[in-house]
Amino acid sequence: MSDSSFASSTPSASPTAASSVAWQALQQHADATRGLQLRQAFAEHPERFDALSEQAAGIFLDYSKNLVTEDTMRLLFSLARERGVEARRDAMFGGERINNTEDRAVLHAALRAPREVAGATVDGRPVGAEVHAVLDRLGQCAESIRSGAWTGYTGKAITDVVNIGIGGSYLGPKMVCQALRTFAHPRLSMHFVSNVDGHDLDALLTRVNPETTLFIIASKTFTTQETMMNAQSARSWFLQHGEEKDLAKHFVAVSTNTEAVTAFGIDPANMFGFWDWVGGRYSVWSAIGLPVAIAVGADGFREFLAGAHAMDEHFRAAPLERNLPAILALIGIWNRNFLGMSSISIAPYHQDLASLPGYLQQLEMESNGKHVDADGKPLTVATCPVIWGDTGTNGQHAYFQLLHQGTDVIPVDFIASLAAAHALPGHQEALLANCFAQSEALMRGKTEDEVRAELAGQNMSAERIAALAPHRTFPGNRPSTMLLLDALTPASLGALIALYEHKVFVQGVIWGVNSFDQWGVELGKVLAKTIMNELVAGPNTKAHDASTNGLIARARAALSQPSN
Ligand SMILES: O=P(O)(O)OC[C@H]1O[C@H](O)[C@H](O)[C@@H](O)[C@@H]1O
Repeated sequence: MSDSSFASSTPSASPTAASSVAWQALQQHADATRGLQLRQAFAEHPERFDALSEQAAGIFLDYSKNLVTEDTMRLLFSLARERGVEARRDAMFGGERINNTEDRAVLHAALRAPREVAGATVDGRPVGAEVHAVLDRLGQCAESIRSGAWTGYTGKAITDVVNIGIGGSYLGPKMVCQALRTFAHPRLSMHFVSNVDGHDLDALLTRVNPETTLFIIASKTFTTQETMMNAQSARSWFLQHGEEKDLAKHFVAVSTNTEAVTAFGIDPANMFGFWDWVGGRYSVWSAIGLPVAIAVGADGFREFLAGAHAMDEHFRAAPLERNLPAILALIGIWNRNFLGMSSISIAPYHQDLASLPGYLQQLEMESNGKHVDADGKPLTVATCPVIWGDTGTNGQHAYFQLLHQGTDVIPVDFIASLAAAHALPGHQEALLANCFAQSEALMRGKTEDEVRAELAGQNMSAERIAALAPHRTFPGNRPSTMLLLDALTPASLGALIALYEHKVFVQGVIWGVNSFDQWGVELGKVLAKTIMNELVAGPNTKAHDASTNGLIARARAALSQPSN
């Protein structure tokens, strides 16, 4: 189907989330269960952990420390069914143009389907052969860089790979390369330049050798201002050392836009393509993953894809009640829409997952940060919460204070790997102990009676106890979810990312938004072009407000100083 709208491809779905029978039932249920105390729920139901945990594709999900009962979950699963999640999921995997505002299919899952699987079609055309042809070329390129067969203009092997890209052409490859650091080739250093701020590229260029540096210009559109400017500057820098004829050994491109790549001066033989049915924030599985393939090798990259594929298969086949992405999504809906929580903290207890919160910010907030539904009607329910976070245990010494005792209740996704990839004694035990302790502390809290008894045991005066007790009391009953990997590997990381992708999808369907466009980033881009011209050519004061005019004037004065 070519012009499907959200409504037409989900005939059984309720017209809006809020008008669905299940939504209304959930609202009543929320009112009736407001007093739910997790401590008590655990004490009264020893089976709670088994009942509210699930496992698939190498990921164990414990959602028992959320403010839900089995009845809550039943109602949430009904909501997902009433909103047509299953039909919508099948439409996505079936290659329907569910991205209605851009009239595109959404087939990032096809990028990770193995060769032998028949795979998806777009407009009746199978895409698997093209996907695997690019993947094969990508693998060959990565292996020749790794082996040293690919040499720079003076015949030396590549030592530094610089990915120039932003948004989805940056966050995914950077996060994955960092996460799979222990699997990476020892000779190769991976770098990621994204910001139009020249300090980003400048800081790198002072450290790398043009003879042994390969630049990957990664941009789906090949028009993004930041990437094009950084690419031009990198090219000019290179040409201060090498010659035009050497560019092919030092610049490759990943894009859907062959024309623009050629115009930039990159030989199409050095270009890896992908397709408009791959959204930027879903593109790490495509040729945008080239840095990953270079770092961990073609086989490692395929294992990463295979892990995601295992999650895809689980998402497609498992009943909602046992379906990890559906469960994670529904817990999020419950917290956001029925308990009024407006942010989620992501706490990876693994230093190599330090970039995961930033990656998930784009995945979730760019996908579901919408104020109208897929048909353009204003939404009557809240959509994507704010996603933020940092690694544990670091966050514990920074903002966990607010998580434990602040006035906002913020659910936490804890993510940990059971096995460590280092041999330093005691560290992994300390890390996991902290991770589990934080989720326990958020749930249990500490009552005033407990605090008073503890302080009395320390021979404190009654007066001092009375003064301190409120400060040392923890409200508790604060929800969190635990995701455990056996180990952080290419496959488990692939499954983890795919889990979050499908979570975002399920939430988008329930809210009724198009999770695959991002019009909200356009206005600022357009205004920046105007202001950029004015910073150079002089202001058009009629075009702006007094604040913007004032700022432009100050910047022009500074930029015209001789040092600039
Ligand atoms: O890959 P590109 O076409 O350069 O796009 C890079 C990024 O910029 C855009 O503004 C979008 O917000 C992102 O979704 C996208 O990933």
